[in-house]
Amino acid sequence: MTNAFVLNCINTFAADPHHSDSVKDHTTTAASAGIYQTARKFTKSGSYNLPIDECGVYMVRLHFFAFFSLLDAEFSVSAAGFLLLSNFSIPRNTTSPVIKEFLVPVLRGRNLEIIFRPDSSFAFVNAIEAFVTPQGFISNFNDTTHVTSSNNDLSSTVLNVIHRINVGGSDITDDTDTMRRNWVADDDYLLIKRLATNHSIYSNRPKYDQERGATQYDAPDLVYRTAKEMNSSHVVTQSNNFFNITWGFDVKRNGTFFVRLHFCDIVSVQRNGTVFNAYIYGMFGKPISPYDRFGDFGVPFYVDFVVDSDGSGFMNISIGPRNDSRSLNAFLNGVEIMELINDRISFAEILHATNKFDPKFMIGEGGFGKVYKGTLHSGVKVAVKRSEAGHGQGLMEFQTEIMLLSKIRHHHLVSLIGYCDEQNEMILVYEFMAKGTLREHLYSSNEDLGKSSSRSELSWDQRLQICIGAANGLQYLHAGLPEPTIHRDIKSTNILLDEDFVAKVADFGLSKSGQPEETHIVTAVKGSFGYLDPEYLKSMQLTQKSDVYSFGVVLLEVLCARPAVDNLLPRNQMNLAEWGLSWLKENQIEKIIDPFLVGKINPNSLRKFGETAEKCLQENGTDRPNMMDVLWDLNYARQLQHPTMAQQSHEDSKSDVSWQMALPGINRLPSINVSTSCVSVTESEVLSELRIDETR
Ligand SMILES: Nc1ncnc2c1ncn2[C@@H]1O[C@H](COP(=O)(O)OP(=O)(O)OP(=O)(O)O)[C@@H](O)[C@H]1O
Repeated sequence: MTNAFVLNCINTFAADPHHSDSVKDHTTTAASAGIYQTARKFTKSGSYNLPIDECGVYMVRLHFFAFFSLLDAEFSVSAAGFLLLSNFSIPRNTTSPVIKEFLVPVLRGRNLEIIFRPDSSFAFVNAIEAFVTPQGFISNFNDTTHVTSSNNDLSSTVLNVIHRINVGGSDITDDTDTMRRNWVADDDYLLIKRLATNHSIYSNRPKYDQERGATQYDAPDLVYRTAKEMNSSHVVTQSNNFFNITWGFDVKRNGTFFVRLHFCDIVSVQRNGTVFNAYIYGMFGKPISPYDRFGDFGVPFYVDFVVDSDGSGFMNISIGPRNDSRSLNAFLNGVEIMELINDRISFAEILHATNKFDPKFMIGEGGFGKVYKGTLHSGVKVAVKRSEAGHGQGLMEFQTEIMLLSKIRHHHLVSLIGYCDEQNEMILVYEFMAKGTLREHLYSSNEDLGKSSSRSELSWDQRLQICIGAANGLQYLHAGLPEPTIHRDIKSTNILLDEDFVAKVADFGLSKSGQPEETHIVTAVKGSFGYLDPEYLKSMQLTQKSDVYSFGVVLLEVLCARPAVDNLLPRNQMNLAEWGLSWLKENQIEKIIDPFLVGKINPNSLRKFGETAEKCLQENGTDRPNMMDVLWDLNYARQLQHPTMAQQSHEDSKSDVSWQMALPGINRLPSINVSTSCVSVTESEVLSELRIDETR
């Protein structure tokens, strides 16, 4: 494990020393020994910036011991932009340290920032541990049994550890655990104690199967060397051995939980002897068949679940025999219960973030409703979209957006930070895109009346990078997901720009996922005027090529800096796609480009860009390129703009996984469509550069 930090918080790293003090407990009790004798106290927001050289899931452990001068603390803590604790306080009668542990995905950056923010009085912390967990420590989405309505991508979700239980043994303390965890003995959680008995194998080490089973990092040996099994002395006849052993754990009444059950067959006396069921809330049975899995005894493994709480405040976990098992037994070695805390944003948090939907914070309005700028408790800036009746889009779009975006993260897709469906509200919360929409930077339109113009006169290179970024995001939707997805509403207001002008595709409410045979016939045409694929309009057949068409319109908007439809213009100019195509066919596109770009575009770059737009706008979908072709052509147009630019200097090639990965596997050149006489020396040079690059 790398990137390990253990901070004793008295002296270092506080970002704002003016508002934080180191404090010491002078009464020194046994509980306040060592790291708990000192603390850092924050009277205003302060943060620790822990340098990291690896992204991944970090285990963040916060130690709190409220000695006398810290008793009135109430505060929030966030890490890597996720709110971990809010309005947190230590109950006055607590005599031992409180340890809060989280698994935090750090998706980008060179620092793990942990922020402490007083909610009323002040914040404090005694010690912080942070280290990256081994790869695959939290299994990916597909390996987990979902017993829940929401489909959370666990690799981008914060998990808050609620219970960590060693079943059949005693407490395990941090000094004997591979990741300095504490495990608590299970006896106090067992509902009917006489039904279960302890079993242990202290003499033998578990037989770890690093490939298919658990590793020592998933749980220490001690967890797998002890288990609870069914109490056979309780059994009088074979038939009355069909009972379950059940544990009850207190959990939040309304929450979603990640549950990991640890198993290691140390109880069977014959090969292939024990097959049993594990149940959560008594409703869902998962067959556990250790021998089938490994062909051996004593191999540690775990099974993961994601489950919604049932409103009772308790989670029951049971094991019980199956009648197809040779031995009517069942066993369990360990339990971990963690709460998912990434996407349940409360209405109270949203009211706080937007200052109760203060009109001053409103930044736009679309088909779903008004959009507000806000700041979450964690300090993260967000865009809050609040559904309003009469705006055209509603529940369907809300659900589609959540289903799709909660599963994916991509550098060129706007991230959904969370949502709120409390109190009949439908609210979507996104990462805030500081530079707004692409359209705002190209021209002003009726919707901008009354707003100060934000037109920034993007350079040609910036425009190319924006188009490449958006094409990357769209290519990922089309080809990078388990199910191909069609966006259905590509337009310049759905391409947003972050503070560095990095383009991200937004607004997935109309999107459709699935194999073509499931998605291609639609009953209603959806999309935006000026961007709609004419073939789709005629046939009602939806394909990814409809997105390609819309993207072609965006390319012309970028080049000509005018809207897709402008009813104030003469009839032959109203529709940008038709008008632009007529100039492209005449090879005279330079006559209608944005006046700001005149004389600034390399003619080869312009030609390549124009050809790309023209191909996207072909009448028949089959004649249009796919997004990977478009991406290649746009990158090529950018190289033609900077003939000396080496391939590796693409900003995108550094930051974007899909582009990097596409290169080695694809054995072809960009789709070039220029006559030989037009190929200049510069273009040939670029061509050879690309060839060299592909052979790497
Ligand atoms: N993540 C975001 N960051 C910053 N601003 C945003 C964000 N999302 C939306 N906006 C702003 O809110 C406006 C409205 O966005 P919204 O997606 O609701 O509608 P739209 O895409 O413009 O139109 P429609 O919903 O009709 O397709 C955008 O034009 C933009 O100015």
